[in-house]
Amino acid sequence: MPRYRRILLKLSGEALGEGGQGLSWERLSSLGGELAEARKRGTELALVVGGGNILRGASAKALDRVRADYMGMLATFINALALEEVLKQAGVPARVLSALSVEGVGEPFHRERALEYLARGEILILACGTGNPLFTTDTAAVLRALELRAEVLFKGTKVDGVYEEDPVKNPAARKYDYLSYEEVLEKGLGVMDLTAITLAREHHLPVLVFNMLKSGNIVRAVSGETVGTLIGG
Ligand SMILES: Nc1ncnc2c1ncn2[C@@H]1O[C@H](COP(=O)(O)OP(=O)(O)O)[C@@H](O)[C@H]1O
Ligand SMILES: O=c1ccn([C@@H]2O[C@H](COP(=O)(O)OP(=O)(O)O)[C@@H](O)[C@H]2O)c(=O)[nH]1
Repeated sequence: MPRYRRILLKLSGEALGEGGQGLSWERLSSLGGELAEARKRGTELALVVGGGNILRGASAKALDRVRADYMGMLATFINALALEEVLKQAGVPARVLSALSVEGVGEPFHRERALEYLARGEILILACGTGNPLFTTDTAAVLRALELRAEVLFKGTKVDGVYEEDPVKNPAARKYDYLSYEEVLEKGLGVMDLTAITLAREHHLPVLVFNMLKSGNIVRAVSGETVGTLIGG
């Protein structure tokens, strides 16, 4: 029996690129293999993919913010197509469902259809975040996890979990194994944006933050092994 029946897995855009930028085919194909292995264990998987390897709205200071956010959402669409391709190459049925309509290459997100595809064993790749500017793919991941009744949100990122301080800036910072939503908010721990963590708290959605750059970690997390930091309450 798998540890979880249905998981929403958020994949960091930066973790798809070399040095955080662009698309690394090597990384993508090893990710495809891991996701195929995770799916074999019997867990239904919906993925929300980020776009930070191509463009983050808040960082594109020269552009109008809303315009930049639409560009950021389209960046997630490019990543989603790449993921769909590597999953198909790994022999897994996969499908892109998008919050913004990009006719000809992706289906619009529709909750009831998404639930049917998941029940059929397809891995869903949910592109373009929430479809609205001024949000993040972390918030989209919480939203979709709740809509699709996932038991847990896995946030795959570039660090091993949630620390007292950003471990990139302070390598001596200590990692937490478990945190309540309140602790994340009170301590101002920057691993997820406030909107995302607040929405998760309101609906009691557990969030597991773990390092997706470490090979095998996705399968470990899906199998219920202890990795990363669990946020709950
Ligand atoms: N307290 C903290 N614990 C862990 N990571 C933190 C913390 N504060 C800031 N970070 C930073 O947050 C980053 C992950 O957040 P985010 O920008 O959402 O990345 P991504 O969506 O690409 O995974 C980590 O790479 C880490 O450098
Ligand atoms: O619902 C959403 C999700 C994403 N974005 C834009 O898409 C970019 C890429 O997403 P994110 O930064 O969350 O990617 P990640 O950090 O996970 O790679 C964001 O910076 C935003 O500009 C948005 O406008 N609305």
